[in-house]
Amino acid sequence: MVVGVLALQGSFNEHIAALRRLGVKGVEIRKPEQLQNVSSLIIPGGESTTMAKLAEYHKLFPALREFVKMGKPVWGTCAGLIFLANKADGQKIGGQDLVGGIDCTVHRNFFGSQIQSFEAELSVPKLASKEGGPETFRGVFIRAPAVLEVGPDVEVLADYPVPSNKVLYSSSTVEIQEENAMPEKKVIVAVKQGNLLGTAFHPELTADTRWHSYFLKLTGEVGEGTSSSIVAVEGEDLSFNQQPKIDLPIFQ
Ligand SMILES: NC(=O)CC[C@H](N)C(=O)O
Repeated sequence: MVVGVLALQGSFNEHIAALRRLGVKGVEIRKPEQLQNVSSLIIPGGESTTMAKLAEYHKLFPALREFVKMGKPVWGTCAGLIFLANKADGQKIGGQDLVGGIDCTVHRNFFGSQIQSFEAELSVPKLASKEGGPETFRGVFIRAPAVLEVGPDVEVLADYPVPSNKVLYSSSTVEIQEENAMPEKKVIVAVKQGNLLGTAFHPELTADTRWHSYFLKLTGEVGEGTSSSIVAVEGEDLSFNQQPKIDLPIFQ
């Protein structure tokens, strides 16, 4: 199994390293024809407008849309989630192209600007039931988007409580001082529709490889390989369970 990682900009090296920790080869994708050699694709986090401009320059959009249409597994993290959404709010002037595929609306910078980046323990019961391990996952949110609306075919895999006095305006969340603030409201931060997966946070920046392992299993679902076809990277340990459990963001 060879997993493509869109390598125009952003955290593609970190995804390739996470795959390597699972004994899977990740290859950098920069040209449309390279997509023919991979069975699944990760679109990393970074900056979605810049990434879209580069994708446009390299004429990647038609091939990416075709890849999605063929039902091949694609996982978008952060900016990658924005790419996979059918609709994105809070775009820069002039907008940006999206690949689409997940029937949802995202807000590009829902949680605010770079300095409002944060980490939080997310409740991930569905991930834990498939992959084992703790019921929570450490979410690294870097100028992160959130999913505002989902269609009926979208499965919500994680959400995150935000105080409801954070009201969404056109480009970011803006705090309003109100005496009687309403209770917390949950925003969606991980979704799945068929073989498309989207996370608003960055699992590749943690040592917990369960989202990567979960994604790799989607390839099995489309019958293009099973876990036994995982290509071992020489000298690497194949077992997730034997990986050291460090819950701090780490790049190995
Ligand atoms: N860490 C990220 O990928 C941030 C994404 C960013 N909000 C964007 O619009 O692209």
